[in-house]
Amino acid sequence: MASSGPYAHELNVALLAVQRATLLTKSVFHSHAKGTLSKNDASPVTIGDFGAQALIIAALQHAFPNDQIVAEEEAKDLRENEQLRNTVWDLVQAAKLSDATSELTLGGPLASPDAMLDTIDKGASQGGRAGRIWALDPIDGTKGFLRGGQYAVCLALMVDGHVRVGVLGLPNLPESDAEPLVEGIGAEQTDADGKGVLISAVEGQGAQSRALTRGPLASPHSIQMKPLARVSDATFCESVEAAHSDQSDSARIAAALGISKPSVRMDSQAKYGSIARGAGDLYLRLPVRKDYVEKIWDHAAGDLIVREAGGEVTDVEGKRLDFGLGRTLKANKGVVAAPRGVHGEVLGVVKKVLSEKK
Ligand SMILES: Nc1ncnc2c1ncn2[C@@H]1O[C@H](COP(=O)(O)O)[C@@H](OP(=O)(O)O)[C@H]1O
Ligand SMILES: [Mg+2]
Ligand SMILES: [Mg+2]
Ligand SMILES: [Mg+2]
Repeated sequence: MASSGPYAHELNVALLAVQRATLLTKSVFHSHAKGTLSKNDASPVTIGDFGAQALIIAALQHAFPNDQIVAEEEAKDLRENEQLRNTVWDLVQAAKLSDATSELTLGGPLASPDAMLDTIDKGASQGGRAGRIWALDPIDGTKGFLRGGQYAVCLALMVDGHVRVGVLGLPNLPESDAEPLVEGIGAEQTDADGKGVLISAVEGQGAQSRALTRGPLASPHSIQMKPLARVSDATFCESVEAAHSDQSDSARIAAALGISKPSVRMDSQAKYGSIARGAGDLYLRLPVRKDYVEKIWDHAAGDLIVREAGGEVTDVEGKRLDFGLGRTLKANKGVVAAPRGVHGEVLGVVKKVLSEKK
């Protein structure tokens, strides 16, 4: 059970909803064709994304019927494809937590395939700076998910434009915080049962990690970023996908910071989770295209988790990420996440290297 204090109930519901959805994505990874479709922007979506979105929104609507939800996916493709809809429906029905109290907290099963489609489409809020709004990425790093790499189920509660609660379901990260980072997932991390973590934070209350279980939530421990005496000792993380973050800019920035270790490339908000638990130190996301706007669901949970673990998160110009402007981070470009004590130094080099490019 989550502790008391502000947002204790929201955290508990978010943890259980992410736990249930993460287990669904694991079952897709192991036993199903992934039903991959290509979206308008040429990015992939799978039955795992649809199923996880349906389950999490159903839980939020049960527990917090008046809250708005900004979620990445929509049900259109499922409405047009009966076979795909039925596959997702089977998945969603099978994804029950073994702990009856937890299932009760989440409101039990969805009523029908049509209710499932309508539930998925409840994630269409336009967001904004007023009131309670959840940001949901049912599978972040879908390309990593398809490759057998890192991915994350991401949920955050924003109140009046500020992230107050963040939860990441990270089925392919090792349970131990200290395990060195590896590109993708290590050979021993074969997505077996019992692997994986739930990382979470509440504003002002620090960040925590716990093992991803099938039964009741495991007890958490608090996590912090690693103290970094010199930036040159840092391990930095970046996207696997070169289209998502400029890997030649990051190499120049690393060189200018005196960092000799190669970057660790991993998909998804596993990067935020990894630096927050001290398994890595820096996360750089450097714009490739001038016209790309980052989505709030790709950053909301990770931003809070890193800040609560002792880090600073800004864009490449040094501005805090502004989650109150709608579904996108339209006031920001890229991401620079680092321990608070060295963020200024890292940002200075990021600005210098990027300005020399112009
Ligand atoms: N051109 C681009 N630049 C930056 N991010 C992009 C991008 N195209 C897609 N993305 C986002 O990058 C996310 C994955 O991030 P990462 O590279 O850190 O794994 C994707 O999330 P989804 O996988 O949820 O669609 C998608 O929203
Ligand atoms: Mg996507
Ligand atoms: Mg995403
Ligand atoms: Mg996604």
